[in-house]
Parts: sequence; C-alpha cells; structure tokens
Amino acid sequence: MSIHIGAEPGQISETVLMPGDPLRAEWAAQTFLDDATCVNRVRGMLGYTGTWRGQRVTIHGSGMGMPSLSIYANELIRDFGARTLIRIGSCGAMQERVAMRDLILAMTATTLSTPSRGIFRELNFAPCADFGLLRAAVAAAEAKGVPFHAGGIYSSDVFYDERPDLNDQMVRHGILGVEMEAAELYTLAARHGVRALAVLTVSDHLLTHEALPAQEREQSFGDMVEIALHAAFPDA
Ligand SMILES: O=P(O)(O)O[C@H]1O[C@H](CO)[C@@H](O)[C@H]1O
Ligand SMILES: O=c1cc[nH]c(=O)[nH]1
Repeated sequence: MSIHIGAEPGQISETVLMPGDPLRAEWAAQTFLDDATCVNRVRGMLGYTGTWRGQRVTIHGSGMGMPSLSIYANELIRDFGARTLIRIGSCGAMQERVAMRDLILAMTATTLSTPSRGIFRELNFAPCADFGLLRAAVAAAEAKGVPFHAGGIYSSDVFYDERPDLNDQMVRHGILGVEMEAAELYTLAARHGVRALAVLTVSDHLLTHEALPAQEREQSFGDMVEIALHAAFPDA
C-alpha cells in the first residue's frame, strides 16, 4: 500500500494506462481486460489489474489536473514499480483540421506550470513522449485506420481558461489540443527513467464549440484504449 493506492505489493503491473476519470478506468478494464480485479478504491480513484492478450496491465485513474496525476504517477512508479505509463484522456481540439473523436498522440506537452516547476525554476524544460511508445502508437493507429494527429499539445492548469490570448498563440503555433495532465506525466517519466505517452480523444472543439456528453467521455473511447494497449505491447 502507498498513501493513496490501496493495492498490495505485486498487484500493479509494470504497464499502467491512466485515464483522468476513474469510471473510465473501470469501463476500460471491464471492456478490454480479462480477469480484471479492482486493486484500488482509496478516495474512489479506481484501479484495475488484468490481462490483455496474455499481457498483464493495470488501468488506474489519475484524477483531473497535474497535481492529482503527480500523486498517482509518483506512487505507481516509486512504490509499485510501474515502468510504462500511458495516459488515455479526453482533450479539446485547437486546430480546424482536428475533428471530434480524432485521436491525438502527444509528442510534446507545452505548459505554463507543472508541480515540477519548483525544480526547474527559470529552465523551460521540454516534456516529451517516449519515442518507442509514440512510434508503436502511430503504427497501431495506421493499422487500425483510426484518424489521428501526432504533435504538440497544451497541458493546462485550468479547464475554464481566462487567457484567450495564450490560446490564440498556441493555435497559431500548431498546438493540436488541450488537456490537463501530460506535461507532468512526461516530466516524471524523464525524472525516473520510465516510458510515458499520452493518447487522447477529442471530446471538445475550441474552435467549433462542439462537445461530447459525460457518458460518452466515460464509455465511448475504445479506439484510444486499444491504441494504448498496442503501443505498450506491440508484439501481442
Ligand atoms: O478525460 P480526462 O482523462 O480526465 O482528461 C481531460 O478531462 C478533464 C477535464 O474535463 C481533465 O482531466 C482533462 O485532461
Ligand atoms: O482539459 C480539457 C479536456 C477536454 N477539453 C478541454 O477543452 N480541456
């Protein structure tokens, strides 16, 4: 057990998929894993371990925002030995060519601040995805024929953003979408020498103002989960 994860030693896989929404973790485990067992319920942050194509995998919620993800990712890495962490999240599109429900594979995550900011201070650290995971995710998306975009995203500290000028600059500089966790996940992965990737599904569009309802964000992002599993286990 760690402070925020009630699993016993050995109950968490080296490979962890991390949605923000704990109910998406439950849905994904029940939909894609064999023999899924609930390994964490502390604070309602659900985690399940099971197998996919014979490979052991944990699907564990991160909560919303970088401070919350940082707690779970730190404990998964440091206390449970996680080595591959793939965020499976929703995001808002920031380019016209990106459509609702498209996938975004986040090569980099621009941010104003992360929980790691205190370490970097004046340094503009560039959080980036693990190249092997990214390459495997691209191959899986191409093989499956899923519409996807690979490029930079924005990890915001707030969902209700009061800086439209910043959004304008990010649109202008090709940022594909906005979410709230990947920059800290990539930074922690770099610090601990583990692998990380964010595979995102467009649930909102900042330019067209389309938006999916909560139930679809919880239960309809199957392509994203499958691409993440193929990226983690390309030979399975
Ligand atoms: O769908 P999840 O994975 O929670 O991700 C996105 O959705 C939440 C905001 O609604 C934030 O956590 C953001 O990053
Ligand atoms: O953080 C997020 C997630 C989905 N949609 C957004 O606009 N922002």
